[in-house]
Amino acid sequence: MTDAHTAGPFIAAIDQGTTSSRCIVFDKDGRIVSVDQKEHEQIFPKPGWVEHNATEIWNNVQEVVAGAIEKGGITAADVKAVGITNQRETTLLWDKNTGEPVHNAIVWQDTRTDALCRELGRNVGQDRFRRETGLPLASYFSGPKVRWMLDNIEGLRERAERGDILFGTMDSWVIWNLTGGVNGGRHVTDVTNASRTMLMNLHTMEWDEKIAQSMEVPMEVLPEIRSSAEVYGEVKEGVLAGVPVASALGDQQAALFGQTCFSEGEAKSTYGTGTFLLMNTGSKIINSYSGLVTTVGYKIGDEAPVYSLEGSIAVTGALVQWMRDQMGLINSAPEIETLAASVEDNGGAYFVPAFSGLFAPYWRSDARGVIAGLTRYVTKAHIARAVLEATAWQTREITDAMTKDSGVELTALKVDGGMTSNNLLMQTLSDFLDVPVVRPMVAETTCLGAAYAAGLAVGFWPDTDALRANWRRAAEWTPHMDAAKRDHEYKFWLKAVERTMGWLEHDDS
Ligand SMILES: Nc1ncnc2c1ncn2[C@@H]1O[C@H](COP(=O)(O)OP(=O)(O)O)[C@@H](O)[C@H]1O
Ligand SMILES: O=P(O)(O)OC[C@H](O)CO
Repeated sequence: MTDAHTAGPFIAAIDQGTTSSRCIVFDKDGRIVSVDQKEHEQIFPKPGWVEHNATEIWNNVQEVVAGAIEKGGITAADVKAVGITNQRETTLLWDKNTGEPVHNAIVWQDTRTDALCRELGRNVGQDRFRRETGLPLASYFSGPKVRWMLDNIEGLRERAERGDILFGTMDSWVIWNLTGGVNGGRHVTDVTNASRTMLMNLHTMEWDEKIAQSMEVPMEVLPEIRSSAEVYGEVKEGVLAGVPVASALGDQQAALFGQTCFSEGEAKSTYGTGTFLLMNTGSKIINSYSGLVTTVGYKIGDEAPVYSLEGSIAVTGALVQWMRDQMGLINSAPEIETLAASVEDNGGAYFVPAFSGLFAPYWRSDARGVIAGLTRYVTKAHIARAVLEATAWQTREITDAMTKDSGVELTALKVDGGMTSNNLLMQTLSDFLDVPVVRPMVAETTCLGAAYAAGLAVGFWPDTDALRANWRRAAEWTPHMDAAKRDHEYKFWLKAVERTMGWLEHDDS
């Protein structure tokens, strides 16, 4: 990977993601110098439960950092800062005296707190949480996951109230360990990650004591909330010893930053396991009435926070994985494009992948997946096409909601993530949204965003204008679809979505 012409200094970024951890080293032009990556185990103890082993993750993080530095042929002296980005909401509690997690991390996709969320809705009220935290009451977010651990692990609540237990999303876990762990590690998080816990007040950017009380989470466990771009401490040991840890952003916010969406109204959509479309709303906290999430986009040092509206889709790339691993209809993810391109259209089939219920804009945990419109005419190629169209239609629902909530008509969409290598999908997306879809040269926008924020914090880049100058277009798709055809098919998609709802009855989940 190392480019003979690439000279230091550099910024390193660690992306602790849902399926893997990776470390990427960037140069001043935002070009990739070296990469290392390692997957971790996905643990499914019961239907709907998803866990990660946080010790395995920390070991992997150390390994990929060492790997990227070695592959780049560089030393800590060449690295001016390290930035952190991470899968959001995934929740961990650990003992501050031993550094041992008290339980596996409960992953964002985990639905075990469904019943608890319904109970909180009845006792405290949906609106209360949305008003203060910007989030709908859903098992996706961290607060209910913390409560679940405190309620279900014997003696944990007493240990937490004594001050022996620390809570963190994966950014906090990685930063605490990097900066020394039991030997003085910094227990911090940034505003973007804190905004996904359901415990931070969006208006004050501080933990909301009353919300924490309703959630029965003791304040003692919570990390200090800091900005997304500032020095939290130094790496204590390993190949990066002495390097400042200078940024933290949830991965979707990091992608917004890496795509240089610094102006109000600019948006990006990241196509991975799930899809997350974020629009910069500047200093405005826009309350969503259309099923979006109001969240923090980023905060650079002492500057005012930048907010955003987010449409979160739980299953997009995961549906392609399902076609490969569970159905065996393709051998690799890219094969879905060849199969789908072998037919003209979806043959009348619509696939709504409500595998974990539906996130935005519906927030319905009672929904389950359906394939609608089946006849004997439909082949596996039509289903493959419906799979790709599902990602594009789900995005269309989000952009419609964005326009309603923000009043901003999207004029183009910046995209990134693993699924964007699929040309047919990108063309379909442009057709369904009726706007151009553009992909940047550096597709690793998540790591790039974390690197940019860390670089700003230590003066490696002077300002966001310098970062904008690094953004280069690699590909663009423009819409070609007849409007009447699009409207007709959208109607069928929405009908198929309706058929997923209410599949689970109250006691089934
Ligand atoms: N050519 C492709 N067509 C459709 N889906 C793809 C393609 N290549 C990868 N994917 C999907 O993209 C996802 C991986 O993208 P990535 O950005 O690495 O995700 P994550 O960061 O969530 O792990 C997988 O779910 C995979 O099924
Ligand atoms: O790790 P990813 O890329 O699947 O992203 C997960 C999101 O942060 C969940 O909110």
